[in-house]
Amino acid sequence: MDKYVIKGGNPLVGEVEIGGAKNAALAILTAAIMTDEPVLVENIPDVSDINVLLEAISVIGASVERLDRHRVRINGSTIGSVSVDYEFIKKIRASYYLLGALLGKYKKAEVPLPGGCNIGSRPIDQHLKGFRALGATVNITHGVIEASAENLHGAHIFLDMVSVGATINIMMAASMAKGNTIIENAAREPHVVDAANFLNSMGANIKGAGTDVIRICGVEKLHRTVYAVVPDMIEAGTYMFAAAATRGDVLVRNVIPKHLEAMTAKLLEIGCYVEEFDDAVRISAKSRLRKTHVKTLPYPGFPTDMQPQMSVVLCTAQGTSIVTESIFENRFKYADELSRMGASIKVEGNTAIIDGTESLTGARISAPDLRAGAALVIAGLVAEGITVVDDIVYILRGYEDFDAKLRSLGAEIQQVSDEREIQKFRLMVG
Ligand SMILES: CC(=O)N[C@H]1[C@@H](OP(=O)(O)OP(=O)(O)OC[C@H]2O[C@@H](n3ccc(=O)[nH]c3=O)[C@H](O)[C@@H]2O)O[C@H](CO)[C@@H](O)[C@@H]1O
Ligand SMILES: C=C(OP(=O)(O)O)C(=O)O
Repeated sequence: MDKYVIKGGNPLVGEVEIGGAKNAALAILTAAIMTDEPVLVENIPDVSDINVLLEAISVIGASVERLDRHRVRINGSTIGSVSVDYEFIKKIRASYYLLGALLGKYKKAEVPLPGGCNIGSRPIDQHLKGFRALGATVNITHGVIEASAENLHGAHIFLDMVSVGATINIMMAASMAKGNTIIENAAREPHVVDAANFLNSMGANIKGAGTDVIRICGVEKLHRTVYAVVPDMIEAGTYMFAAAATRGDVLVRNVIPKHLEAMTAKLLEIGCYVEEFDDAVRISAKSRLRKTHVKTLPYPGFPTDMQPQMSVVLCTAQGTSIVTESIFENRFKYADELSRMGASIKVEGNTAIIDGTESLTGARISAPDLRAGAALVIAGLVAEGITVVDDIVYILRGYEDFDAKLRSLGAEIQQVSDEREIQKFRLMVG
C-alpha cells in the first residue's frame, strides 16, 4: 500500500493550478452516456474515482476514448447492458448516477448499492423516492437496485433533506421523462449547477439549478456536446487551508472565487490574508491564527468536504475552536490520528472541541477517508519531523498529483511504497 512520507516545517509558497471538480465530473461523465451521439468532456481530473467510473461505463458498452489526461470522448450509442458490475460500484459513491442516467435513457437500470468514503450511513432513499415519483418501480434485491418503468413522467418532488446526489440523479432521469418535474429543497452546490449546464448543453431543459427549486421539462432525446468541467472548489480549498496551516503564501489559480466564499470567510475570520482575483485567490498567513467556530452545511454553507482540513488549521490556532459536522455522522475519524501528532482534539457526538497548540509533531498515521487523508497530509506539512501517512489510496480518489503540487510549493513530501523508501527519504531530508 502506498504512503506519503513528509518532512514538515516548510511554509507553502508559490502558485498552484486547480483541476476540474471530481464530484461534478463524475455526474457529467455518467450523464454523457444518455445520448447516442459523441460527447467531449474537458477538464476532467486524473484521479482514481474518475478512472473507475470510466471503466464501469466502458464495461456496459459505451465507447470511452481518453484523448489525453484531462479530456475524454464518450459515445453511449454502443451500450449493450443496463446492468452494472459490483466490482466498480463498490469503489465509488457516484456510481449511483448510473441509476438516473440509465433509467432516463433506457427506462431500466440494475446498479448495486454504491460504495464511497465511509463517513456515515449514507442512505439513498431520496434518490429512490424521486425515481418512484417519476413512475419507476424500484426494488432492492441481493444488494442490487433494480429500477424500471414503461414510461417516466414528470412529478413534483420534495426532498426530505438537501442531497447533492439525489438532486442530480433525479434531474438526470427527469430530463428524459414525459412532462414537467419540479424538485423542491434541491441542493445548490456548484456541481449541481455544472451537471444541469452540461445536460442543457445536450438539449435538456433544466431551469433553476443553483436555487432550491429546479424545474425540468423532459425531452425525448439528448444530443452531442463539448463541455468543460467546473474547477474543483474542494481541491482549491485544500490548498488554501494548507497555505494557512503552514503560514505560507499561495496563489491558487483556475478557481471560481464565488464558490470558495464560505472558506474564504473562515480564513479571514481566523486572521489570514485573502485576496481575490477573477480566477484565482491568494492566501497568506504570518502570525499565529485565531480560534473560531465552524458548522458544516449544504452550499453556500461551509462544506463538509472541507471540515477535516479546517480542523487541522484550528489545531494550530490560538484558543479553543468548535467544529460541528451536521451532514455526516462519522467524519471525525481523523481525530485520533491528529492526537498522535500532539493535537488536542476531543470529539463529542457531532462536535470536535479543539484546543490549539503551538506545534504538532510528526508521527505514523493512516488516512481514514479522502478528505481526512488530505487533512492529515496538511498536518504532516505543519509538524516538526517526519510524518508517514498510510492508506493514501483514499487520497488518490480525489487529488491529482497531490504530492507533486505540494512539492512545487516547497513541501518535502514523497509517495513511497515500502519501508526502505521511507528510510531513503529520511536520509535524504536529514
Ligand atoms: C460523489 C459526490 O458528489 N459526493 C459528495 C456528495 O455526496 P452524497 O451525494 O452522498 O451526499 P448527499 O448530499 O446526498 O448527503 C447529504 C445528507 O443527506 C443524507 N441523505 C442523502 C441522500 C438520501 O437519499 N438520503 C439521505 O439521508 C446523507 O446521509 C447526508 O446526511 O455530497 C456530499 C455533501 O456535500 C459530499 O460530502 C460528497 O463529497
Ligand atoms: C466524500 C467524498 O466523496 P464520495 O462522496 O465519493 O465518497 C468527497 O469527495 O469528499
